[in-house]
Amino acid sequence: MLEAIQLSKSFADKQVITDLSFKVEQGEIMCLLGANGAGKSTTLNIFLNFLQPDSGQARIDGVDVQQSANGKDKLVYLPEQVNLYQEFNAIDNLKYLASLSGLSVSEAQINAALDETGLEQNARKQSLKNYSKGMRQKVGIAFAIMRQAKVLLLDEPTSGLDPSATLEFIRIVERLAKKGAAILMVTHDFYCAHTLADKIGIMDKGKLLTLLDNNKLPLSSLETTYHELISGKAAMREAS
Ligand SMILES: Nc1ncnc2c1ncn2[C@@H]1O[C@H](COP(=O)(O)OP(=O)(O)OP(=O)(O)O)[C@@H](O)[C@H]1O
Repeated sequence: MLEAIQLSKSFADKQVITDLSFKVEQGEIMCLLGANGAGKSTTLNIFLNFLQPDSGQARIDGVDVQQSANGKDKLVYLPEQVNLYQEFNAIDNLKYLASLSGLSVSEAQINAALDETGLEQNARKQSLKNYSKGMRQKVGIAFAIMRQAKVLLLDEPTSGLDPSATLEFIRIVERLAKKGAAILMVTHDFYCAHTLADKIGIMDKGKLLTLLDNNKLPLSSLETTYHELISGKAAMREAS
C-alpha cells in the first residue's frame, strides 16, 4: 500500500507540494492529473526517496520510505522514457537489471514476463536501439512482473504512444493491478486515466484539489471538472 500523509515540499522559497494526502491500496490504480508544474513528478520522487519532504511522510506498506531500507524492493518505477542499455537486447537488459536487484532469473522466466507484456518474440534478441517507446516500456513492465512489484510508479507512460499501444499498455497495467499491485500513475491523458483508474486526483500548484471516484464518472465530466478546477471556475461558483 502507498500512502502520502500531509506531504509538503519546497525548493528555495517556492512551495511545490502542500499538505498532500492520499492512499492507494493493493490492487488499486490511482491516476494523478494536473497542469505542468503542479508537483506530480515531485510527488513520485518523494516516494522514490530521491527527494525528501519538508514535512509529512510517504509510506509504502505503512513504513516511511526514508526509514525503510528495503522499501524500494517492493517498488518499480517506470519513467516517461525507459532508459535501458541501448546496445543490449531485451533479454540481456532484463538479466542485468535482475542481477542488480539480486534476483536470480532464468531465461524462461524472463520470456514468461515478456510474454505477459506481448513483446514480440523476434524483437527480444534485437538491441534496444531499434525499439519504439512502446517496446521499451514493455521491457520496463516485464521487470516489474519479474520483481513481482507490490507498488508501481508510472510517470506519463502513454505520452507519445499511438492509440493501439496505449490500449495495450492499459491492459497490461490492469492485469498488474488484478494481481494485487498498488499503482500510482502520473498522466496528462484523460482517456487513459478514465479507462484505468479507480480514483483520480487532480493537482494544481502543489495541492490536491479533488480526489474523484472514477467508477461513477463519465469521461466528459472528468474533462469538465479538470478544466473548471484548474481555471478556478469551480471555486468561484462555490464562493458565489
Ligand atoms: N530540483 C528542483 N529544484 C527546483 N525546483 C524544482 C525542482 N524540481 C521541480 N521543481 C519545481 O517544482 C515544481 C513542480 O515540478 P514537477 O516536475 O513536480 O511538476 P509536474 O506536475 O510533474 O509537471 P509536468 O506535468 O510538467 O511534468 C515546478 O515549478 C518545478 O519547476
